[in-house]
Amino acid sequence: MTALQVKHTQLSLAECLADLAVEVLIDEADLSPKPGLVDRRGNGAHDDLHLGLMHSSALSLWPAFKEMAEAACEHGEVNQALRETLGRIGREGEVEMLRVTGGVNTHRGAIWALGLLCAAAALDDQALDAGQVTLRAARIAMLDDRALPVTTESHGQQVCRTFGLPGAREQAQLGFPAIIQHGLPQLLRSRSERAGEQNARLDALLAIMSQLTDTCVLYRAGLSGLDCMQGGARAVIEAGGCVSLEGRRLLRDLDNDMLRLRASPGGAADLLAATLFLDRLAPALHAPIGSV
Ligand SMILES: CC(C)(COP(=O)(O)OP(=O)(O)OC[C@H]1O[C@@H](n2cnc3c(N)ncnc32)[C@H](O[C@H]2O[C@H](COP(=O)(O)OP(=O)(O)OP(=O)(O)O)[C@@H](O)[C@H]2O)[C@@H]1O)[C@@H](O)C(=O)NCCC(=O)NCCS
Ligand SMILES: Nc1ncnc2[nH]cnc12
Repeated sequence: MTALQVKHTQLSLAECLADLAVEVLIDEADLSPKPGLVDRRGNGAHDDLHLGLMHSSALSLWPAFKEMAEAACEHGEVNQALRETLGRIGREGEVEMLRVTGGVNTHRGAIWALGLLCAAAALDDQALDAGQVTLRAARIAMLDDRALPVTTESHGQQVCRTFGLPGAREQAQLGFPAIIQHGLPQLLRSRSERAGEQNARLDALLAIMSQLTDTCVLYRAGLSGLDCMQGGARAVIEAGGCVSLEGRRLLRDLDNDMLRLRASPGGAADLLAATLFLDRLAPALHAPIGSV
């Protein structure tokens, strides 16, 4: 038996899912050049973030993702008790993230999206198609977390109320349309056009940015910032994506615009990580022994 076989046979379903969630967060952080976001080149539109912190934050979330998947296995169905258990684990994960980053919000949206997807995948590991998993995640997200502490309004709540637009909560409740209708199809399309894996991931991010009402961008740069993000991302895709010369030029322009506006599409970045999670889910869990 090889070392790889040992690894595969020893990991539980919840551990495999937590491994995958952390892996896609690290891949998202490393992907470069991303407009306005932390990547291998630098801090993007952030004064308080850097790549090392994104990595530490991602690694700190492994126990939370594992516990969320285990909770789903134990409950065995979508119900109120599961929703509230996930909420408690998610809040504990946020506390650990803030401890590791010294108080910087690196992955709040990712805990939400990937936590729901880990739980949804664990509920039925024989139905791992992206549509099936996001539907189960949406059914969990539709349930109210009655244990949610009453705190001051989050940035997301503030801008959703001000502009009357949907945020992270609604994205999940609708079954992650930004992933299912935009991110994942673009990832597959760019791959099939032989754009190269890094360009295909960048194109998937841009496809998400071209549609998403990202509350991080709305909070920092208002509606004009959101228009700039969506229009700029659409222009890159329409020019032929990141593999094309014109697409690359427009990507650089978009990055400059986002930096000038101090706007960082953190919500879109989380949804790219979630896109990569769904893309790898079935192969990661069903790989024949010895092939992982
Ligand atoms: C339901 C919750 C998601 C809370 O949502 P809400 O909108 O009320 O709260 P926010 O604190 O604003 O967090 C939402 C985060 O989701 C990401 N996001 C933004 N827009 C969207 C969207 N349209 N669709 C999906 N996801 C979206 C985003 O996260 C990323 O950005 C963060 C960094 O942002 P940044 O602007 O740099 O940092 P801030 O400190 O906020 O502001 P500045 O001062 O710097 O400007 C980073 O976290 C990325 O991950 C939003 O931040 C859910 O979180 C919740 O209820 N949690 C409670 C516990 C729970 O149930 N957990 C999950 C169990 S499965
Ligand atoms: N790469 C990144 N840069 C800034 N904020 C983020 N939130 C999630 N991923 C991010």
